[in-house]
Amino acid sequence: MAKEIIHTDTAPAAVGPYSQAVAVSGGRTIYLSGQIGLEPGTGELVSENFEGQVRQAFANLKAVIEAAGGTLDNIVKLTLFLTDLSKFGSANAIMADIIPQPYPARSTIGVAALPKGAQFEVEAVVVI
Ligand SMILES: C=C(N)C(=O)O
Repeated sequence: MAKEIIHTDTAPAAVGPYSQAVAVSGGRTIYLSGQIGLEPGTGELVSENFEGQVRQAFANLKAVIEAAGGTLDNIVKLTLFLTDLSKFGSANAIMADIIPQPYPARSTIGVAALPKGAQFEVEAVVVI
């Protein structure tokens, strides 16, 4: 199976031993690594604010999808990770503002902590 590594400088560099995304099936199916609210330029969290982190994480996700030749419409599955599930409603509202309908499949998971002290992480599977 041929794997194509997707990389863009418009999304943050990986903070560990992984690629921003890996495409298979001739580039049609793309598995995206989790994105947190890091600014691509600095590699630091954009804000301590939950909404700011969520919006930046989705912006990073979009940048990687576009680097792979897709759009937000091509997302088939999202996984959200929240360190505070009381922010579930807020995450839903922000996501609905960013992600076009019909919405992708999704799982949301409460976690004890995330890399870099982030409050939110999102990962995706995209099919073009
Ligand atoms: C931020 C990540 N995706 C990670 O550490 O795996």
